[in-house]
Amino acid sequence: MRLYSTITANNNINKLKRFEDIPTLKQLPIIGHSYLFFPGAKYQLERLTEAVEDISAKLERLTEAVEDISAKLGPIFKLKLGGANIIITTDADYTEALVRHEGKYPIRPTFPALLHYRRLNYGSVGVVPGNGEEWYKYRQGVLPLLKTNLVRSYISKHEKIADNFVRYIDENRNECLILEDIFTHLLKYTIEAISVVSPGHHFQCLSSRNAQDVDDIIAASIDFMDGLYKTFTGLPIWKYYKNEGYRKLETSHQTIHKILENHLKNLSTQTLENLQNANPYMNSLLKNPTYNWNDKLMLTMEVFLGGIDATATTIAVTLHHLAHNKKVQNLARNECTQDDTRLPYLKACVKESLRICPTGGASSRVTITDTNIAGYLIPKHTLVAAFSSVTSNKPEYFDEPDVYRPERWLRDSNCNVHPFASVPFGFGPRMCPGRRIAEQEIVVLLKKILTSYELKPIDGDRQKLGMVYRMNRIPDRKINIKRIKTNRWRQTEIRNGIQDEPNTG
Ligand code: HEM
Repeated sequence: MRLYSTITANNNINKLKRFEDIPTLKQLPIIGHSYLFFPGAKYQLERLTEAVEDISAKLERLTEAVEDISAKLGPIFKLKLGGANIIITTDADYTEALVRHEGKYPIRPTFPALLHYRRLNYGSVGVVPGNGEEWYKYRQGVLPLLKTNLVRSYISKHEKIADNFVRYIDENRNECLILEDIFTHLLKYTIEAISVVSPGHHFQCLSSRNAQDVDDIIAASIDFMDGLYKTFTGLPIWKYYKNEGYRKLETSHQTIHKILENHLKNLSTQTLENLQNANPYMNSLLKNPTYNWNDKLMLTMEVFLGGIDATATTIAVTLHHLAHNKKVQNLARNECTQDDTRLPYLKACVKESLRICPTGGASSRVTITDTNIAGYLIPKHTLVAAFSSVTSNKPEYFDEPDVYRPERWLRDSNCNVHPFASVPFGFGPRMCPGRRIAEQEIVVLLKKILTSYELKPIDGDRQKLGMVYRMNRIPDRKINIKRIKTNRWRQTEIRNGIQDEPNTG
Protein backbone atom coordinates (compact mmCIF):
# COMPACT_ATOMS: atom_id res chain seq x y z
CA MET A 1 0.00 0.00 0.00
CA ARG A 2 1.36 3.41 -0.93
CA LEU A 3 1.64 5.93 1.88
CA TYR A 4 0.60 9.52 1.56
CA SER A 5 3.09 11.85 -0.08
CA THR A 6 2.44 15.33 -1.41
CA ILE A 7 4.01 16.46 -4.65
CA THR A 8 5.54 19.87 -4.51
CA ALA A 9 5.01 22.32 -7.32
CA ASN A 10 7.96 22.25 -9.66
CA ASN A 11 8.62 25.85 -10.50
CA ASN A 12 11.39 25.12 -12.92
CA ILE A 13 9.29 24.93 -16.04
CA ASN A 14 12.22 23.99 -18.26
CA LYS A 15 12.60 20.68 -16.48
CA LEU A 16 9.00 19.65 -17.13
CA LYS A 17 7.99 17.23 -19.85
CA ARG A 18 6.03 18.64 -22.78
CA PHE A 19 2.23 18.57 -23.04
CA GLU A 20 2.57 16.85 -26.42
CA ASP A 21 4.35 13.94 -24.73
CA ILE A 22 1.46 13.04 -22.42
CA PRO A 23 0.48 9.45 -23.36
CA THR A 24 -2.64 8.98 -25.41
CA LEU A 25 -4.42 6.39 -27.56
CA LYS A 26 -4.65 6.32 -31.32
CA GLN A 27 -6.97 9.09 -32.48
CA LEU A 28 -8.90 9.67 -35.71
CA PRO A 29 -8.98 12.88 -37.73
CA ILE A 30 -11.74 15.30 -36.64
CA ILE A 31 -13.47 12.96 -34.17
CA GLY A 32 -10.36 12.35 -32.05
CA HIS A 33 -11.17 9.65 -29.48
CA SER A 34 -14.96 9.86 -29.70
CA TYR A 35 -14.93 6.60 -31.69
CA LEU A 36 -14.03 4.78 -28.46
CA PHE A 37 -17.51 5.58 -27.16
CA PHE A 38 -19.59 5.05 -30.31
CA PRO A 39 -22.49 2.57 -30.00
CA GLY A 40 -21.05 -0.95 -30.05
CA ALA A 41 -17.48 0.33 -29.44
CA LYS A 42 -15.22 -0.81 -26.65
CA TYR A 43 -16.36 1.70 -24.03
CA GLN A 44 -19.65 3.25 -22.99
CA LEU A 45 -19.93 6.90 -22.01
CA GLU A 46 -22.25 6.02 -19.14
CA ARG A 47 -19.45 3.79 -17.78
CA LEU A 48 -16.70 6.37 -18.16
CA THR A 49 -15.09 5.42 -14.84
CA GLU A 50 -14.51 1.85 -16.07
CA ALA A 51 -13.16 3.17 -19.39
CA VAL A 52 -10.67 5.43 -17.59
CA GLU A 53 -9.66 2.59 -15.27
CA ASP A 54 -9.08 0.29 -18.22
CA ILE A 55 -7.04 2.76 -20.30
CA SER A 56 -4.94 3.73 -17.29
CA ALA A 57 -4.18 0.08 -16.46
CA LYS A 58 -3.36 -0.67 -20.10
CA LEU A 59 -0.80 2.16 -20.21
CA GLU A 60 0.67 1.00 -16.92
CA ARG A 61 1.15 -2.52 -18.30
CA LEU A 62 3.07 -1.15 -21.27
CA THR A 63 5.85 0.09 -19.00
CA GLU A 64 5.58 -2.51 -16.25
CA ALA A 65 9.13 -3.74 -16.82
CA VAL A 66 10.68 -0.27 -17.06
CA GLU A 67 12.62 0.57 -13.92
CA ASP A 68 12.86 4.33 -14.35
CA ILE A 69 9.81 5.62 -12.44
CA SER A 70 9.67 8.83 -14.47
CA ALA A 71 9.28 6.77 -17.66
CA LYS A 72 6.32 4.79 -16.36
CA LEU A 73 2.91 5.34 -17.94
CA GLY A 74 -0.54 5.02 -16.48
CA PRO A 75 -1.99 7.52 -14.09
CA ILE A 76 -2.05 10.38 -16.60
CA PHE A 77 -3.14 10.40 -20.24
CA LYS A 78 -5.05 12.59 -22.62
CA LEU A 79 -8.11 12.05 -24.79
CA LYS A 80 -9.54 14.29 -27.47
CA LEU A 81 -13.30 14.42 -26.99
CA GLY A 82 -15.72 16.95 -28.45
CA GLY A 83 -12.82 18.72 -30.16
CA ALA A 84 -10.92 19.44 -26.92
CA ASN A 85 -8.02 17.74 -25.20
CA ILE A 86 -8.91 16.41 -21.77
CA ILE A 87 -6.18 15.40 -19.40
CA ILE A 88 -7.25 12.45 -17.30
CA THR A 89 -5.50 11.44 -14.10
CA THR A 90 -5.99 8.48 -11.77
CA ASP A 91 -3.47 9.25 -9.06
CA ALA A 92 -4.38 10.91 -5.77
CA ASP A 93 -1.21 13.06 -5.81
CA TYR A 94 -2.31 14.52 -9.14
CA THR A 95 -5.80 15.22 -7.79
CA GLU A 96 -4.10 17.17 -5.03
CA ALA A 97 -1.82 18.99 -7.48
CA LEU A 98 -4.87 20.03 -9.49
CA VAL A 99 -7.09 21.35 -6.73
CA ARG A 100 -4.26 23.00 -4.81
CA HIS A 101 -3.59 25.26 -7.79
CA GLU A 102 -7.16 26.30 -8.50
CA GLY A 103 -7.05 29.79 -6.93
CA LYS A 104 -9.92 31.92 -5.62
CA TYR A 105 -12.23 31.29 -8.58
CA PRO A 106 -11.80 27.64 -9.59
CA ILE A 107 -13.14 26.95 -13.06
CA ARG A 108 -15.28 23.85 -13.49
CA PRO A 109 -16.53 22.88 -16.97
CA THR A 110 -19.94 24.46 -17.25
CA PHE A 111 -23.29 23.11 -18.41
CA PRO A 112 -23.74 25.15 -21.59
CA ALA A 113 -27.49 24.56 -22.01
CA LEU A 114 -28.28 25.49 -18.41
CA LEU A 115 -26.02 28.51 -18.71
CA HIS A 116 -27.84 29.60 -21.87
CA TYR A 117 -31.30 29.06 -20.34
CA ARG A 118 -30.50 30.99 -17.18
CA ARG A 119 -28.85 33.91 -18.95
CA LEU A 120 -31.92 34.22 -21.14
CA ASN A 121 -34.48 33.97 -18.35
CA TYR A 122 -32.74 35.26 -15.23
CA GLY A 123 -29.95 37.43 -16.56
CA SER A 124 -27.48 35.51 -14.40
CA VAL A 125 -26.44 31.88 -13.91
CA GLY A 126 -26.12 30.90 -10.27
CA VAL A 127 -23.64 28.53 -8.65
CA VAL A 128 -23.54 25.20 -10.45
CA PRO A 129 -22.98 26.36 -14.06
CA GLY A 130 -21.24 29.62 -13.08
CA ASN A 131 -17.55 30.45 -13.13
CA GLY A 132 -15.30 33.36 -12.20
CA GLU A 133 -16.58 36.39 -10.30
CA GLU A 134 -20.17 35.62 -11.21
CA TRP A 135 -19.92 32.18 -9.59
CA TYR A 136 -18.25 33.74 -6.54
CA LYS A 137 -21.11 36.18 -6.04
CA TYR A 138 -23.68 33.35 -5.88
CA ARG A 139 -21.46 30.97 -3.98
CA GLN A 140 -21.61 33.39 -1.01
CA GLY A 141 -25.37 32.79 -0.86
CA VAL A 142 -25.01 29.03 -0.29
CA LEU A 143 -22.01 29.18 2.06
CA PRO A 144 -24.12 29.49 5.27
CA LEU A 145 -25.08 25.85 4.62
CA LEU A 146 -21.60 24.82 5.70
CA LYS A 147 -22.06 26.27 9.21
CA THR A 148 -22.40 23.47 11.75
CA ASN A 149 -24.86 25.32 13.99
CA LEU A 150 -27.12 26.25 11.12
CA VAL A 151 -27.23 22.65 9.91
CA ARG A 152 -27.91 21.34 13.43
CA SER A 153 -30.87 23.67 13.78
CA TYR A 154 -32.70 21.48 11.23
CA ILE A 155 -32.03 18.20 13.00
CA SER A 156 -35.39 17.79 14.71
CA LYS A 157 -37.17 18.43 11.39
CA HIS A 158 -34.95 15.84 9.73
CA GLU A 159 -35.64 13.35 12.52
CA LYS A 160 -39.39 13.73 12.07
CA ILE A 161 -39.07 13.21 8.33
CA ALA A 162 -36.90 10.13 8.98
CA ASP A 163 -39.59 8.76 11.34
CA ASN A 164 -42.13 9.23 8.57
CA PHE A 165 -39.87 7.44 6.12
CA VAL A 166 -39.56 4.43 8.45
CA ARG A 167 -43.37 4.26 8.54
CA TYR A 168 -43.44 4.76 4.77
CA ILE A 169 -41.15 1.71 4.32
CA ASP A 170 -43.68 -0.31 6.26
CA GLU A 171 -46.56 0.83 4.09
CA ASN A 172 -44.73 0.30 0.82
CA ARG A 173 -42.94 -3.02 1.28
CA ASN A 174 -44.42 -6.00 -0.51
CA GLU A 175 -45.80 -9.15 1.12
CA CYS A 176 -42.26 -10.61 1.26
CA LEU A 177 -41.18 -7.56 3.31
CA ILE A 178 -39.14 -6.23 0.41
CA LEU A 179 -38.97 -2.58 -0.49
CA GLU A 180 -38.34 -2.55 -4.21
CA ASP A 181 -36.22 0.06 -5.96
CA ILE A 182 -35.37 1.87 -2.77
CA PHE A 183 -33.66 4.73 -4.62
CA THR A 184 -36.97 5.93 -6.10
CA HIS A 185 -38.57 5.92 -2.65
CA LEU A 186 -35.60 7.70 -1.13
CA LEU A 187 -36.08 10.58 -3.57
CA LYS A 188 -39.22 11.41 -1.57
CA TYR A 189 -37.19 11.48 1.63
CA THR A 190 -34.46 13.67 0.19
CA ILE A 191 -36.95 16.08 -1.41
CA GLU A 192 -38.77 16.43 1.89
CA ALA A 193 -35.52 16.80 3.87
CA ILE A 194 -34.01 19.47 1.61
CA SER A 195 -37.27 21.38 1.21
CA VAL A 196 -37.52 22.14 4.92
CA VAL A 197 -34.21 23.99 4.42
CA SER A 198 -34.84 25.48 0.98
CA PRO A 199 -37.53 26.82 0.48
CA GLY A 200 -38.49 26.01 4.08
CA HIS A 201 -41.67 24.08 3.43
CA HIS A 202 -42.99 20.55 4.06
CA PHE A 203 -44.28 19.17 0.77
CA GLN A 204 -45.59 16.05 2.59
CA CYS A 205 -43.87 13.79 0.07
CA LEU A 206 -44.22 10.78 2.34
CA SER A 207 -47.92 11.08 2.96
CA SER A 208 -50.14 8.60 1.14
CA ARG A 209 -52.38 11.49 0.10
CA ASN A 210 -49.66 13.73 -1.23
CA ALA A 211 -50.44 16.79 -3.27
CA GLN A 212 -50.04 17.17 -7.02
CA ASP A 213 -46.98 19.32 -6.28
CA VAL A 214 -45.09 16.28 -5.02
CA ASP A 215 -45.54 14.25 -8.20
CA ASP A 216 -44.61 17.31 -10.24
CA ILE A 217 -41.48 17.92 -8.17
CA ILE A 218 -40.31 14.32 -8.40
CA ALA A 219 -40.86 14.21 -12.15
CA ALA A 220 -39.22 17.61 -12.61
CA SER A 221 -36.15 16.77 -10.54
CA ILE A 222 -35.60 13.56 -12.53
CA ASP A 223 -36.13 15.41 -15.83
CA PHE A 224 -33.77 18.19 -14.75
CA MET A 225 -30.89 15.74 -14.20
CA ASP A 226 -31.73 13.93 -17.42
CA GLY A 227 -31.91 17.15 -19.44
CA LEU A 228 -28.65 18.35 -17.92
CA TYR A 229 -26.90 15.09 -18.83
CA LYS A 230 -28.30 14.91 -22.36
CA THR A 231 -27.40 18.50 -23.22
CA PHE A 232 -23.97 18.09 -21.59
CA THR A 233 -22.95 14.93 -23.41
CA GLY A 234 -24.80 15.29 -26.73
CA LEU A 235 -24.01 17.53 -29.69
CA PRO A 236 -25.12 21.14 -28.96
CA ILE A 237 -28.10 20.90 -31.34
CA TRP A 238 -30.18 22.71 -28.71
CA LYS A 239 -28.47 25.90 -29.87
CA TYR A 240 -30.50 25.71 -33.10
CA TYR A 241 -33.71 24.04 -31.99
CA LYS A 242 -35.06 22.83 -28.64
CA ASN A 243 -34.28 19.13 -28.69
CA GLU A 244 -35.52 16.62 -26.10
CA GLY A 245 -32.70 17.29 -23.61
CA TYR A 246 -33.18 21.05 -23.72
CA ARG A 247 -36.96 20.78 -23.45
CA LYS A 248 -36.60 18.62 -20.35
CA LEU A 249 -34.23 21.13 -18.80
CA GLU A 250 -36.53 24.02 -19.62
CA THR A 251 -39.83 22.55 -18.49
CA SER A 252 -38.43 21.04 -15.29
CA HIS A 253 -36.78 24.37 -14.45
CA GLN A 254 -40.10 26.16 -15.05
CA THR A 255 -42.04 23.69 -12.89
CA ILE A 256 -39.67 23.96 -9.94
CA HIS A 257 -39.49 27.74 -10.38
CA LYS A 258 -43.27 28.07 -10.14
CA ILE A 259 -43.64 25.84 -7.09
CA LEU A 260 -40.74 27.38 -5.18
CA GLU A 261 -41.72 30.94 -6.06
CA ASN A 262 -45.06 30.56 -4.27
CA HIS A 263 -43.31 29.44 -1.11
CA LEU A 264 -40.73 32.16 -1.34
CA LYS A 265 -43.47 34.78 -1.58
CA ASN A 266 -45.06 33.37 1.58
CA LEU A 267 -41.75 33.51 3.42
CA SER A 268 -41.21 37.11 2.39
CA THR A 269 -44.31 38.12 4.35
CA GLN A 270 -42.85 36.79 7.63
CA THR A 271 -40.87 38.98 10.00
CA LEU A 272 -37.13 38.36 9.80
CA GLU A 273 -37.11 37.40 13.47
CA ASN A 274 -39.67 34.65 12.93
CA LEU A 275 -37.81 33.48 9.91
CA GLN A 276 -34.47 33.42 11.70
CA ASN A 277 -35.90 30.99 14.26
CA ALA A 278 -37.88 28.86 11.87
CA ASN A 279 -35.48 28.81 8.95
CA PRO A 280 -32.07 30.40 9.40
CA TYR A 281 -30.90 29.49 5.90
CA MET A 282 -33.79 31.19 4.09
CA ASN A 283 -33.47 34.12 6.46
CA SER A 284 -29.82 34.58 5.48
CA LEU A 285 -30.78 34.42 1.82
CA LEU A 286 -33.82 36.69 1.89
CA LYS A 287 -32.17 39.43 3.87
CA ASN A 288 -29.03 39.46 1.69
CA PRO A 289 -28.98 42.86 -0.10
CA THR A 290 -26.60 41.60 -2.82
CA TYR A 291 -29.31 39.57 -4.50
CA ASN A 292 -32.45 40.61 -6.38
CA TRP A 293 -35.65 38.53 -6.35
CA ASN A 294 -34.60 36.39 -9.33
CA ASP A 295 -31.22 35.69 -7.73
CA LYS A 296 -32.90 34.56 -4.51
CA LEU A 297 -35.25 32.32 -6.40
CA MET A 298 -32.42 30.81 -8.39
CA LEU A 299 -30.36 30.12 -5.26
CA THR A 300 -33.38 28.50 -3.60
CA MET A 301 -33.62 26.23 -6.64
CA GLU A 302 -29.91 25.54 -6.67
CA VAL A 303 -29.95 24.20 -3.12
CA PHE A 304 -33.24 22.39 -3.63
CA LEU A 305 -32.15 20.59 -6.81
CA GLY A 306 -28.56 20.00 -5.69
CA GLY A 307 -29.64 17.99 -2.71
CA ILE A 308 -32.03 15.41 -4.05
CA ASP A 309 -30.32 12.92 -6.29
CA ALA A 310 -26.82 12.42 -4.80
CA THR A 311 -28.15 12.14 -1.26
CA ALA A 312 -30.74 9.50 -2.23
CA THR A 313 -28.07 7.54 -4.09
CA THR A 314 -25.70 7.61 -1.13
CA ILE A 315 -28.38 6.34 1.27
CA ALA A 316 -29.45 3.61 -1.18
CA VAL A 317 -25.85 2.47 -1.69
CA THR A 318 -25.20 2.41 2.07
CA LEU A 319 -28.35 0.38 2.75
CA HIS A 320 -27.25 -2.04 0.03
CA HIS A 321 -23.83 -2.55 1.60
CA LEU A 322 -25.22 -2.83 5.11
CA ALA A 323 -27.69 -5.46 3.91
CA HIS A 324 -24.80 -7.44 2.43
CA ASN A 325 -22.50 -7.07 5.46
CA LYS A 326 -24.28 -8.37 8.51
CA LYS A 327 -21.37 -7.83 10.88
CA VAL A 328 -20.95 -4.20 9.85
CA GLN A 329 -24.70 -3.70 10.09
CA ASN A 330 -24.78 -5.07 13.64
CA LEU A 331 -21.87 -2.87 14.72
CA ALA A 332 -23.61 0.18 13.28
CA ARG A 333 -26.91 -0.77 14.91
CA ASN A 334 -25.24 -1.29 18.30
CA GLU A 335 -23.74 2.15 18.06
CA CYS A 336 -27.13 3.66 17.15
CA THR A 337 -28.73 2.24 20.29
CA GLN A 338 -26.10 3.84 22.57
CA ASP A 339 -26.29 7.39 23.87
CA ASP A 340 -23.30 8.59 21.87
CA THR A 341 -24.67 11.09 19.36
CA ARG A 342 -21.39 11.32 17.41
CA LEU A 343 -21.95 7.96 15.69
CA PRO A 344 -18.40 7.59 14.32
CA TYR A 345 -18.96 4.06 13.02
CA LEU A 346 -22.15 4.92 11.15
CA LYS A 347 -20.43 7.96 9.63
CA ALA A 348 -17.55 5.69 8.60
CA CYS A 349 -20.10 3.46 6.82
CA VAL A 350 -21.28 6.46 4.81
CA LYS A 351 -17.68 7.38 3.90
CA GLU A 352 -17.02 3.81 2.85
CA SER A 353 -20.13 3.81 0.63
CA LEU A 354 -18.98 7.06 -0.96
CA ARG A 355 -15.52 5.56 -1.47
CA ILE A 356 -16.78 2.46 -3.27
CA CYS A 357 -19.67 4.14 -5.10
CA PRO A 358 -19.06 7.90 -5.30
CA THR A 359 -21.85 9.81 -7.00
CA GLY A 360 -19.33 11.97 -8.89
CA GLY A 361 -16.84 10.47 -11.32
CA ALA A 362 -14.12 13.10 -11.29
CA SER A 363 -13.05 16.46 -9.95
CA SER A 364 -12.83 18.49 -13.13
CA ARG A 365 -11.13 21.85 -13.43
CA VAL A 366 -9.85 24.13 -16.15
CA THR A 367 -6.34 25.13 -15.13
CA ILE A 368 -5.98 28.84 -14.37
CA THR A 369 -2.16 28.87 -14.62
CA ASP A 370 0.50 26.66 -16.17
CA THR A 371 0.53 23.71 -13.80
CA ASN A 372 2.86 20.82 -13.10
CA ILE A 373 0.98 17.56 -12.96
CA ALA A 374 2.94 14.31 -13.02
CA GLY A 375 6.02 16.18 -14.27
CA TYR A 376 4.21 17.47 -17.38
CA LEU A 377 3.63 21.10 -18.13
CA ILE A 378 -0.15 21.48 -18.32
CA PRO A 379 -0.81 24.85 -19.95
CA LYS A 380 -3.28 27.39 -18.60
CA HIS A 381 -6.91 26.80 -19.78
CA THR A 382 -6.58 23.00 -20.07
CA LEU A 383 -9.41 20.77 -18.91
CA VAL A 384 -8.16 18.24 -16.35
CA ALA A 385 -10.39 15.51 -14.91
CA ALA A 386 -8.98 13.88 -11.78
CA PHE A 387 -10.89 10.60 -11.59
CA SER A 388 -11.37 10.06 -7.88
CA SER A 389 -13.96 7.37 -8.65
CA VAL A 390 -10.92 5.40 -9.91
CA THR A 391 -8.42 6.34 -7.17
CA SER A 392 -10.91 5.52 -4.42
CA ASN A 393 -11.06 1.94 -5.68
CA LYS A 394 -7.34 1.41 -6.29
CA PRO A 395 -5.42 -1.13 -4.20
CA GLU A 396 -2.53 1.36 -3.99
CA TYR A 397 -4.66 3.49 -1.70
CA PHE A 398 -7.08 1.03 -0.12
CA ASP A 399 -6.22 -2.56 0.78
CA GLU A 400 -8.76 -4.92 -0.75
CA PRO A 401 -10.71 -2.06 -2.30
CA ASP A 402 -13.75 -4.21 -3.11
CA VAL A 403 -14.25 -5.04 0.56
CA TYR A 404 -16.75 -2.85 2.41
CA ARG A 405 -14.70 -1.97 5.48
CA PRO A 406 -15.83 1.18 7.37
CA GLU A 407 -13.05 0.59 9.92
CA ARG A 408 -10.56 2.16 7.50
CA TRP A 409 -12.09 5.54 8.29
CA LEU A 410 -11.96 5.30 12.09
CA ARG A 411 -9.51 7.58 13.79
CA ASP A 412 -7.74 4.82 15.70
CA SER A 413 -7.37 2.57 12.66
CA ASN A 414 -3.86 2.12 11.32
CA CYS A 415 -4.91 2.95 7.80
CA ASN A 416 -3.01 5.91 6.49
CA VAL A 417 -5.57 7.12 3.99
CA HIS A 418 -4.33 9.51 1.32
CA PRO A 419 -6.51 12.64 1.81
CA PHE A 420 -7.09 12.96 -1.93
CA ALA A 421 -7.77 9.31 -2.73
CA SER A 422 -11.50 9.63 -1.99
CA VAL A 423 -13.03 13.09 -2.37
CA PRO A 424 -16.76 12.47 -2.86
CA PHE A 425 -17.74 16.07 -2.08
CA GLY A 426 -14.91 17.67 -4.03
CA PHE A 427 -12.39 19.99 -2.46
CA GLY A 428 -11.52 23.65 -1.99
CA PRO A 429 -13.62 26.73 -2.75
CA ARG A 430 -15.96 24.73 -5.01
CA MET A 431 -16.46 21.89 -2.58
CA CYS A 432 -20.07 20.79 -2.24
CA PRO A 433 -21.83 23.39 -0.06
CA GLY A 434 -24.54 20.85 0.82
CA ARG A 435 -22.08 18.41 2.35
CA ARG A 436 -23.07 18.95 5.98
CA ILE A 437 -26.79 19.01 5.26
CA ALA A 438 -26.45 15.82 3.21
CA GLU A 439 -24.43 14.07 5.93
CA GLN A 440 -27.03 15.01 8.53
CA GLU A 441 -29.95 13.81 6.39
CA ILE A 442 -28.15 10.53 5.69
CA VAL A 443 -27.03 9.73 9.23
CA VAL A 444 -30.38 10.67 10.81
CA LEU A 445 -32.26 8.35 8.45
CA LEU A 446 -29.80 5.44 8.67
CA LYS A 447 -29.97 5.56 12.45
CA LYS A 448 -33.78 5.38 12.41
CA ILE A 449 -33.78 2.55 9.87
CA LEU A 450 -31.14 0.49 11.69
CA THR A 451 -32.89 0.75 15.04
CA SER A 452 -36.19 -0.28 13.45
CA TYR A 453 -35.17 -2.92 10.93
CA GLU A 454 -32.68 -5.60 10.11
CA LEU A 455 -31.70 -5.38 6.47
CA LYS A 456 -31.10 -8.36 4.24
CA PRO A 457 -30.17 -8.65 0.59
CA ILE A 458 -32.77 -10.36 -1.54
CA ASP A 459 -31.98 -13.89 -2.73
CA GLY A 460 -29.40 -14.02 -5.51
CA ASP A 461 -28.43 -10.34 -5.24
CA ARG A 462 -24.73 -9.59 -5.76
CA GLN A 463 -22.83 -7.29 -3.43
CA LYS A 464 -20.80 -5.65 -6.21
CA LEU A 465 -22.71 -2.63 -7.39
CA GLY A 466 -21.95 -0.92 -10.70
CA MET A 467 -22.57 2.79 -11.17
CA VAL A 468 -23.69 4.55 -14.36
CA TYR A 469 -23.64 8.22 -15.28
CA ARG A 470 -27.00 10.02 -15.32
CA MET A 471 -25.39 13.38 -14.56
CA ASN A 472 -24.60 12.09 -11.07
CA ARG A 473 -23.58 8.44 -10.99
CA ILE A 474 -26.37 6.15 -9.85
CA PRO A 475 -26.51 2.37 -9.23
CA ASP A 476 -26.76 0.36 -12.46
CA ARG A 477 -29.55 -1.80 -11.13
CA LYS A 478 -32.51 -1.43 -8.82
CA ILE A 479 -31.69 -1.84 -5.17
CA ASN A 480 -34.30 -4.01 -3.48
CA ILE A 481 -33.95 -4.58 0.23
CA LYS A 482 -35.66 -6.94 2.59
CA ARG A 483 -36.37 -5.47 5.98
CA ILE A 484 -37.33 -7.31 9.14
CA LYS A 485 -38.39 -5.48 12.24
CA THR A 486 -35.80 -5.49 15.02
CA ASN A 487 -36.93 -6.87 18.38
CA ARG A 488 -36.65 -3.42 19.84
CA TRP A 489 -39.04 -2.00 17.22
CA ARG A 490 -41.47 -4.94 17.58
CA GLN A 491 -41.64 -4.40 21.31
CA THR A 492 -42.39 -0.69 20.85
CA GLU A 493 -45.16 -1.55 18.41
CA ILE A 494 -46.62 -4.23 20.64
CA ARG A 495 -46.64 -1.71 23.50
CA ASN A 496 -48.49 0.70 21.22
CA GLY A 497 -51.05 -1.99 20.35
CA ILE A 498 -49.88 -2.41 16.76
CA GLN A 499 -50.30 -5.90 15.36
CA ASP A 500 -47.04 -7.73 14.86
CA GLU A 501 -46.03 -9.14 11.50
CA PRO A 502 -44.63 -12.66 11.09
CA ASN A 503 -40.86 -12.90 11.10
CA THR A 504 -40.20 -14.33 7.68
CA GLY A 505 -36.48 -13.68 7.82
C1 HEM B 1 -24.24 12.78 -0.60
C2 HEM B 1 -24.70 13.88 -1.16
C3 HEM B 1 -23.90 14.79 -2.05
C4 HEM B 1 -22.75 14.54 -2.75
C5 HEM B 1 -21.94 13.24 -2.82
C6 HEM B 1 -22.40 15.76 -3.44
C7 HEM B 1 -21.27 15.91 -4.23
C8 HEM B 1 -20.93 17.10 -4.86
C9 HEM B 1 -19.74 17.27 -5.67
C10 HEM B 1 -18.68 16.20 -5.96
C11 HEM B 1 -19.73 18.55 -6.12
C12 HEM B 1 -18.67 19.19 -7.03
C13 HEM B 1 -17.57 19.73 -6.14
C14 HEM B 1 -16.35 20.20 -6.89
O1 HEM B 1 -16.42 20.54 -8.09
O2 HEM B 1 -15.26 20.24 -6.26
C15 HEM B 1 -20.93 19.19 -5.61
C16 HEM B 1 -21.28 20.49 -5.87
C17 HEM B 1 -22.43 21.08 -5.41
N1 HEM B 1 -23.37 20.52 -4.57
FE1 HEM B 1 -23.32 18.66 -3.78
N2 HEM B 1 -23.34 16.71 -3.15
C18 HEM B 1 -24.27 16.17 -2.31
C19 HEM B 1 -25.35 16.80 -1.73
C20 HEM B 1 -25.69 18.12 -1.93
C21 HEM B 1 -26.75 18.81 -1.26
C22 HEM B 1 -27.63 18.23 -0.14
C23 HEM B 1 -26.80 20.07 -1.80
C24 HEM B 1 -27.71 21.20 -1.42
C25 HEM B 1 -27.86 21.58 -0.19
C26 HEM B 1 -25.74 20.17 -2.78
C27 HEM B 1 -25.48 21.29 -3.53
C28 HEM B 1 -24.37 21.44 -4.36
C29 HEM B 1 -24.07 22.66 -5.10
C30 HEM B 1 -24.93 23.95 -5.14
C31 HEM B 1 -22.86 22.44 -5.76
C32 HEM B 1 -22.10 23.41 -6.68
C33 HEM B 1 -21.01 24.10 -5.87
C34 HEM B 1 -20.12 25.06 -6.66
O3 HEM B 1 -19.97 24.88 -7.85
O4 HEM B 1 -19.59 26.00 -6.04
N3 HEM B 1 -25.09 18.97 -2.83
N4 HEM B 1 -21.63 18.29 -4.84
